[in-house]
Formats: sequence, C-alpha cells, structure tokens
Amino acid sequence: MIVTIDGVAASGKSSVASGVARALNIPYLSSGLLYRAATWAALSQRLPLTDAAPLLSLLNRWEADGTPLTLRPLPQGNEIWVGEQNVTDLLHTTEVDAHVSAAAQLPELRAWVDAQLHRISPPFVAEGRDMGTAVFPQAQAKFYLEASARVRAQRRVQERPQDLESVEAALRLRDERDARQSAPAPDAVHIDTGSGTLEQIIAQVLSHLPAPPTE
Ligand SMILES: Nc1ncnc2c1ncn2[C@@H]1O[C@H](COP(=O)(O)OP(=O)(O)OP(=O)(O)O)[C@@H](O)[C@H]1O
Ligand SMILES: Nc1ccn([C@@H]2O[C@H](COP(=O)(O)O)[C@@H](O)[C@H]2O)c(=O)n1
Repeated sequence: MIVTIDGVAASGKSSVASGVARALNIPYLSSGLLYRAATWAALSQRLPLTDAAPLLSLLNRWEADGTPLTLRPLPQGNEIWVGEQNVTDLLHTTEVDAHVSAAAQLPELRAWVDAQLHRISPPFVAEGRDMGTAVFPQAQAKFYLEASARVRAQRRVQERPQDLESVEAALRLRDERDARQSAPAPDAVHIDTGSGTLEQIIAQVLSHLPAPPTE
C-alpha cells in the first residue's frame, strides 16, 4: 500500500506521516528532506541553485565515490546520510528554508529526487508536495494537509525561537514559490490540521484507510 500526504509548508506533513506510518507499522518517506539535502549540498559547496548540472554532478560524484547522499526512512524520523555522515541536523535551518524552493524548481533535481523515492519498495507513507500527483499517482489513499499561515507559524516558532511575523511571511513566500508542484491531487482528502490535535489528525487520516485484512 502507498499512502501520500501532501500539503503546504509546516502544515504537519512529517508529524502526521510519521504517526500514520507508526500506526500501520510501515515506513514513511520525507521527500522534502531530499530537496533540503540537495540544497544544503549546493550551499555548502557554493554551487549555483540556478543550474542543475553542477549539483547533479556533485550528487553523482558522491555516489561514484561510495559516499552517496541517501534517505534513511526510519520510523522515528527520516535521516539523510552522506556516506557515513548523518547530516540531518543541518537541513532545517533558515538558510536551507530560504533557498530550497529555488532548487526544487530544477527539473533535473526533481527527477533525481523522484528516482531516489522510486528505489524504495512499498508499503510506505510518502509526504511532500507532489507525492499524490507526479510521484505516486497510483497511491491507494491520498491526503492534502492545510492550515492557516498564522497557525503554522505559531507552531514553527515553538520549534525554532524566531519572530512570529517573519516566520509567517517566510512560510507564505515558500508556499508561493512551491505553488507549481503543490496542486492537490483531485482524489485527495483535504484536512485542516489547524482544527485538531496531532493525535486527532492522525486518527482522521487512519479513519479513511481501508481496514487491514482479517485472518
Ligand atoms: N494538529 C497539530 N496540532 C498541533 N501541532 C501540530 C499539529 N500538526 C503539526 N503540528 C506541529 O507543527 C509543527 C510543524 O509540523 P511538521 O514539521 O510535521 O510539518 P511539515 O509540513 O512536515 O513541515 P515542513 O513543510 O516545513 O517540512 C511541528 O512542531 C508539529 O509538532
Ligand atoms: N515533494 C516535494 C517536497 C518538497 N519540495 C520542496 O522542498 C522544500 C522543503 O520541503 P518540506 O516538506 O521540508 O517543507 C519545499 O519548500 C519545496 O520547495 C518539493 O518541491 N516537492
């Protein structure tokens, strides 16, 4: 089974995907983490984000050298490793937030991310922007998470102490820049995550899934 959870920035995709995946005892895949990792790689090597060629050549070189950039879909939280180095903690920074949408517009990078995800065998819950549309259109269940920019900013400032107004403005800007790949799948169930606790939203998603077969 493939379940997709797409939605706007900080709408709760990772938290909900992780909770649903744990309830189903299957992994979840964070596609955003792969875009963040590629962006971090470009920034750390001072590569342009307007041209995919140098970035793709870096990613291919790391793979050829035996230090590939890989997504580890662990149930407690996805991790990104470059060879034997865990770089996950470097990916949720204001700098990566500010540049990731530019990198995500590069079609060659989108194809690279999609290829990493397609290497993984179902079952899983996949979260991002285009999981239910471009990447796994065959998914058995699709969800689209929404919440007002204010609610999302209030939640984010509890994770990273920052000014509420500037966090809200940055979220709105990222939504705008990501709009091209973020259209909901026509068959997705829309859920406003501002209207319940995390546990209630996870239960709401689970209630739409087919019951597991009984013996
Ligand atoms: N229904 C909810 N009630 C309360 N807090 C929530 C709810 N859903 C998510 N949160 C909190 O909101 C914050 C953002 O959630 P999360 O990181 O899962 O969103 P995201 O969509 O994956 O973000 P991003 O797009 O930046 O990767 C987290 O602190 C999470 O615990
Ligand atoms: N399917 C996806 C997932 C993500 N992106 C881009 O990555 C950024 C970070 O994603 P988060 O889920 O961690 O917010 C996001 O702002 C998009 O630019 C994407 O394009 N497609």
